Order: sequence, then structure tokens, then C-alpha cells
Amino acid sequence: MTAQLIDGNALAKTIRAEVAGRTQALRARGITPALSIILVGEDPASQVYTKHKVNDSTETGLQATLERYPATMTEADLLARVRALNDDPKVHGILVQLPLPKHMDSQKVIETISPAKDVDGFHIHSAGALMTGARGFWPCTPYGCMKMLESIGYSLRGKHAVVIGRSNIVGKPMAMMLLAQSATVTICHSATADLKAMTLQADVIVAAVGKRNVLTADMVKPGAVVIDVGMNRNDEGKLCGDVDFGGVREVAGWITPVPGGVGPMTRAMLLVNTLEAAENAG
Ligand SMILES: Nc1nc(=O)c2c([nH]1)NC[C@@H]1CN(c3ccc(C(=O)N[C@@H](CCC(=O)O)C(=O)O)cc3)C=[N+]21
Repeated sequence: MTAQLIDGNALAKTIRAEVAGRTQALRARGITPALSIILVGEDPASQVYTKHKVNDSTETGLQATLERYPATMTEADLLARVRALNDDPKVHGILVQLPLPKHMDSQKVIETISPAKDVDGFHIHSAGALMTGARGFWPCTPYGCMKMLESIGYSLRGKHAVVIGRSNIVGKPMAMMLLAQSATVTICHSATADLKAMTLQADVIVAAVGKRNVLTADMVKPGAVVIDVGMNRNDEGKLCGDVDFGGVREVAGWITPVPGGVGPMTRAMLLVNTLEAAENAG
């Protein structure tokens, strides 16, 4: 049996349509949701990603501004720019594209963003809110994964979810979101002794490592839901995830593709967070 596909492009489109409707309603009240994106340096992937985010925003009726600065920008100047955006009532969301040049302390930059405008959900305030169940912005990638599970009507209660990866932007917040839905959650990482023993017990597997073929067919319980957060290139230069898609799709019950899976959902949830930042302000 071949797994059913969870189509991130299609779901993201539905979410964007909802955001567009709510944005229109806000604009009728004189508030235009506005996102400021800061890109420092010339990283080609970052240039593509930020352009995508601006286009998504514009097409959905939000206002997005891309500010570009040279890699030689000082950290002090960047912090000053972030503070100015914090103080600008017309700006509802602030996104500083990562990675930043090496001479900057990314965490310090993120902590300078006002939690009310932290639409990436990377601020410690947002992380703490997620952990305690308080209101706050959820990081877009794991938030998008939760929406994908919701879209197939999947109940996490009592299920075993295995998250592979423990980053602050995906693995850890993903585990918190799954836990909040009453899943039993295991977080695996590079020091996990027997990854396969863990994943074979999983009803849901989220692969968020950033390495090809972290999850292969022999590691998956028949019928499991497999969510692939990876964004890698294969030997032919084609985009691929962390999951051996061809093999795993023959075992899993549901699977997300790369491209067209978690990536578009990440961008859609950024729009949702920005809209909600504007709704909160209005
Ligand atoms: N402050 C900050 N916030 C981020 O959210 C952030 C960041 N920095 N730095 C880089 C990563 C990466 N990221 C992606 C989001 C969507 C796709 C995406 O839409 N991918 C498409 C393919 C796009 C393509 O063709 O390259 C897909 O999977 O179908 C990819 C990558 C957000 N990031």
C-alpha cells in the first residue's frame, strides 16, 4: 500500500485564502497588516526565501517590506534598526532572516524584537509561552506541521510521536506542540543510541535534521504518519528532504513531500502570525 500524500501546496493555498479574507476585514477597519523582513548579506538561498515571503504577503493583501543590508553591517546598527521597527506602530511583524553574518549574535538580535512582533516565534518569550500554554507566536515550521496533521483529521491523543532533531526553531517547539495535543513524545538527536528502535514505535515521525536519508523504509511502522521538514539538495542538485521518500512512501500511511510539503506551510503560517499580530494591535 502506498502512503497518502499530505499536499502542503494545496493546504497553504487554503490557509492563504483565509488570511486574505481576514486581512480584507482588517483593512476595512483601516489597519493593513505589515511585515518587515530584514536580510543582511548576500546568501543566495536567503535572497530566494525572502523574495518568496514578500510575494506571498503581497498576494494575500498584507504589506511586506524587504530591507537589505550589507554583510558588513554592525550588530549595533542592526539592533538599532530592530528597535526602530519595534517602535513603529505601522509595523506588526518583524522577521530577521537567518543565518546572520558570523560577527553577529543571532540570539541577541532575536531577543531585541518585541515579543508582540515576533512572528517567527523565535524569541524566548514566544518559546516560554509555547512551553507553558500561554498565548504567543508559534514558530512557523512546526505550526505548519500541526496544521498538516489537523488537515487529515489526525488525533494525537495517546499516540507516540517521535521527533528527530532538537533545534530551537523546529525540533523542540514541535515536541511541545505534539505534547500539548496529548501525544507521548520522544525527541531523538545525534546522540540517540538506537534511532531505528525509536522510530519503529512511532505513530507519527517528524524528521527535522537537515540531512538526506535520515529516515528509511526499514525504520517506519506500517501506516505511520511521516512529516519531512528537511530541505536538502541531492547529488543532481534537486531539492529533497530528510526522508527517503521513495522507500518510506511504500510503508507509511501518510507522508509529506519535499518540495511542496512543509516549506509552503512554513510560509503560510508566517502570514497567519503576521495577520494575528495586526489583529492584536488593532
Ligand atoms: N528568520 C527566519 N525565519 C524562517 O522561517 C527561515 C529563516 N529565517 N531562514 C531560512 C529558513 C528556511 N525557510 C524556508 C521556508 C520555506 C521554504 C519553502 O517554501 N520551500 C519550498 C521550495 C522552495 C524552493 O524552490 O527553493 C518547498 O519546500 O516546496 C524553504 C525554506 C525559512 N527559514
